[in-house]
Amino acid sequence: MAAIKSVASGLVLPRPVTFVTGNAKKLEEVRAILGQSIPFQSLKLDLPELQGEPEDISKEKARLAAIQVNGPVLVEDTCLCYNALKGLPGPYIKWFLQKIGHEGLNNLLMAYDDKSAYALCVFSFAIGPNSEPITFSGKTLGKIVPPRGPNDFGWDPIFQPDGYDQTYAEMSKEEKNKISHRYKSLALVKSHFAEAGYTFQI
Ligand SMILES: O=c1[nH]c(=O)c2ncn([C@@H]3O[C@H](COP(=O)(O)OP(=O)(O)OP(=O)(O)O)[C@@H](O)[C@H]3O)c2[nH]1
Ligand SMILES: [Mg+2]
Repeated sequence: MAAIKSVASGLVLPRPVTFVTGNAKKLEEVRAILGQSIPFQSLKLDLPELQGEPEDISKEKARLAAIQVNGPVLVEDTCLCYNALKGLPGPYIKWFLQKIGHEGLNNLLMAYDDKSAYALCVFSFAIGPNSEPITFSGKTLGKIVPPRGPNDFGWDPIFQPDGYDQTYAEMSKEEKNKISHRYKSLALVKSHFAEAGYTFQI
């Protein structure tokens, strides 16, 4: 079986990395952003999520995933944070989106002039069930706008990154993947893997 060897530490991981997510659109973006840089397989699991700070939620997801997989795992947790609401809905955006939709997510800011927000992606990597996960956070600043563009991924139509006239949804996938919260977080993951010198060994 393929194993991952860390040149720096001499650590050999018994399996390739498994990216655990229940979200097909995340997986699509992670595939596109990572390309061949980090070989990984994916596993569709909707893991239970802790309440609290984004890093703690992501780390706990990684711990649970590593137990399930019994090997090296990557997970991520994504937040949409409104500055006027001191970072909320944050990690609870999934439920806000499901319950109140794009219109409700705009209406939450009706009482505030400040429509600024940021998209935050926190990846966690755990080598196995007994190792402490490491986190990598990527943030893209922007603002909340009435929905524009195709409605095929979450809150993309209502998030307009700073410096752009388009929402995430209006951008091409390639363009979003060059500036997104997910791209920035994965850039740190890639650096970590490069520094640790993980390589596949047959
Ligand atoms: O418009 C979007 N652009 C994005 O780039 C993006 N990334 C995630 N999301 C959505 O935000 C919530 C995060 O919750 P989340 O991190 O717990 O994800 P999830 O439960 O869907 O998957 P996972 O936890 O199994 O990985 C979920 O509703 C996701 O669909 C996005 N929406
Ligand atoms: Mg989730």
